[in-house]
Amino acid sequence: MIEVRNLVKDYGGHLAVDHLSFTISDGQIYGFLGPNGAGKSTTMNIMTGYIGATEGDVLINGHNILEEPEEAKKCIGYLPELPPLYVDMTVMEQLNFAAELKKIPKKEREQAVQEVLELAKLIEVKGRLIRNLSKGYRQRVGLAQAVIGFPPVIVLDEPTVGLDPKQIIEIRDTIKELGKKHTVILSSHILSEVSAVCDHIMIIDRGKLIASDTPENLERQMEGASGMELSIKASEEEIMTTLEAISLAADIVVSESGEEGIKHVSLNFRSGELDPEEDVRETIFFAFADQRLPILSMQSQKASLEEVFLELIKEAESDGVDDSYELKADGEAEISTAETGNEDISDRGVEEGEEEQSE
Ligand SMILES: Nc1ncnc2c1ncn2[C@@H]1O[C@H](COP(=O)(O)OP(=O)(O)OP(=O)(O)O)[C@@H](O)[C@H]1O
Repeated sequence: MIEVRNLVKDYGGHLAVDHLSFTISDGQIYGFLGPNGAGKSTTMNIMTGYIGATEGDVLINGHNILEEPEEAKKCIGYLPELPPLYVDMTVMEQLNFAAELKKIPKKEREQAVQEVLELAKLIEVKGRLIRNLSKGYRQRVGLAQAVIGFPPVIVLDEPTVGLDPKQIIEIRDTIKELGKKHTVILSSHILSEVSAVCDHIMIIDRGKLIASDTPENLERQMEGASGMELSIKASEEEIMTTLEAISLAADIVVSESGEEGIKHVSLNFRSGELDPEEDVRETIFFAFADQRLPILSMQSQKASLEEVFLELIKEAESDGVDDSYELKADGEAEISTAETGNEDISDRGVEEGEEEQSE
């Protein structure tokens, strides 16, 4: 189990993570969803001990990442946004090195490397230099490196960035496979990505958690209708009076239907203001029935998860706070490659004020 309590990361006056608290239960796949710059990478970097927090605590299976970093990190495998790989090593050498750093006992290393080579489908390129691998294969090496030794918690930052659709499907399948035995946390700004693999979605915006639920429940938040179209045999005044009496949290547009005495009514419900226990269709039906005003047709439109997400972050967007905001509901994310070269993949200590992570 992971507990994140009141986490804050202040980058010189800019709050990248703003008093974030959540709990991650074992054996599920969690998705961190949020626009660019929402604070996903920063949160993951703190959770995995890559960088320090300004305030707050992270407990990994009861071990505080700051106070017991060795114990806590043993429980985690991490694939950062840019996988740290030695381009002059072969895949085998890199994975052996990762196994050594993870302190996997020497006699178990060969087996551990073999297991992740198979899982990440790297057998045929195991003797190749990383420098000569495609972006997709490098990402697989990064993934293999993160899961070597199969720690109970696997954290993946934007695991499919820059991959082609076939590679995305392959990585997703691997993540689902991992999710059968491990707790997996992955970040993405692509909705279809998280809804395809995750049991639970946490939506982060401007460093704050704005929603946390199963994909089904997030959709259900607006179930019944996000909008409704009706034909009602009544005058505009009767319609408005009846709807006002039931205090609907909706924008109402009444127009001519084209048929004498019948109006067309469009309702757009405001998110989060509908009572999930109440079926708004029944409320409307009885309100008009009580007035002896016949509803001739009623059609409700369910909000898609995408609409829920957009609705939740609409405020941030309209504030124009983060103009790098970009949601891709479908398809591929933009390629974010950088030569990771000879970065040291050794476990790095947590140092206060360490700010080397670039946006
Ligand atoms: N080292 C740093 N110094 C200063 N500001 C930073 C640093 N790293 C990140 N930030 C800022 O913190 C905010 C959160 O960044 P972060 O990378 O965590 O977001 P993200 O949700 O992972 O976005 P993306 O999907 O674009 O990676 C951004 O506004 C970013 O500009």
